Amino acid sequence: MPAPTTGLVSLPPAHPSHDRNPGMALDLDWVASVQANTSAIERRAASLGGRRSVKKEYQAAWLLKAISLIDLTTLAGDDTPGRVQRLCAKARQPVRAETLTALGMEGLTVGAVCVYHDMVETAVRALEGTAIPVAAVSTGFPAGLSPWHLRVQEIRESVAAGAQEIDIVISRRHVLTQNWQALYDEMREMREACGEAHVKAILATGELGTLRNVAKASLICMMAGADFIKTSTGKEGVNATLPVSLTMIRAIRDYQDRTGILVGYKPAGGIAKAKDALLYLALMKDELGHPWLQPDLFRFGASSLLGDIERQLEHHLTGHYSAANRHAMG
Ligand SMILES: O=C[C@H](O)COP(=O)(O)O
Repeated sequence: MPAPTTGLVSLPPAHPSHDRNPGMALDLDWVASVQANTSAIERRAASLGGRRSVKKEYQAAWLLKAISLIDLTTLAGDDTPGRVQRLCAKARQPVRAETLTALGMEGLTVGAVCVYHDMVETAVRALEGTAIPVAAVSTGFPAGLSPWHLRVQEIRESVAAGAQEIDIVISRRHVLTQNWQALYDEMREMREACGEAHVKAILATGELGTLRNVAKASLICMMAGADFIKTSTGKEGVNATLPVSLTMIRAIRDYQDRTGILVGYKPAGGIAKAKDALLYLALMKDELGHPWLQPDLFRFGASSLLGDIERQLEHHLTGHYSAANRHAMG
């Protein structure tokens, strides 16, 4: 079997480090000018869902690429050190060695492991000797309604415990009351508390009411220095959707156009199927280009996506891939 190639994406992933977003002063005029053409966005999103996103012959390679972009996540009240250790073993070796060899790859890992603060030390120990970073959900995840000083302190403790990435949650009320200064100030302070750790701003878009609010919140978090903007905690009633993704991706593009700064994107919550992962990758390539197919600028926040990708890869190797994919990819 030939080594997989997308013809577009070099494998294996390089895990390049990316400059942090320095942010900028809050520009309220820019924020006020932000629009979101909801019906156009929804039309575009609807047109994406129905088509095959990646050519059949490239799908295995793109699925391997998708694995390298997963923040492999466990965020459950019953998490234990044992569960986190097993997750980290999976992060080190996300698919069976035989499968990887048959696909002409070696050394594939996920993008990061994402856990609650209490599990950071366990994950850091379990990933020793690898380049896989640990991401901590801090700042009173998922609601972000703990006392402010405790939210900031949680970031510091997660960094001290070894987290290299911090997924913060914003205060939704600042968006819902259009208090952009408060949103900017809190994001700025959280970013400072992260020190050298990269910061992903979780907008909890399912709780922000409108796509315009999503666009404005995205912009403000980027102005305040977010390295990534992330859709959801996975705990809201509605998590990552295509309309929200288009809105956030275009906010990233506008921010790059105006400032030259590249900000990453992390859809999270409910992304569990290989075909959805392929759709997201095609969307990133179309809307933002190849840099957003690397782990420094794109991640999936997902707890069960890897399992489905593994199944699709096994189908590929056993020759059932085409038929299975015709069904799975619609
Ligand atoms: O940040 C990641 C999400 O919590 C994962 O959500 P999920 O369990 O629906 O994949």
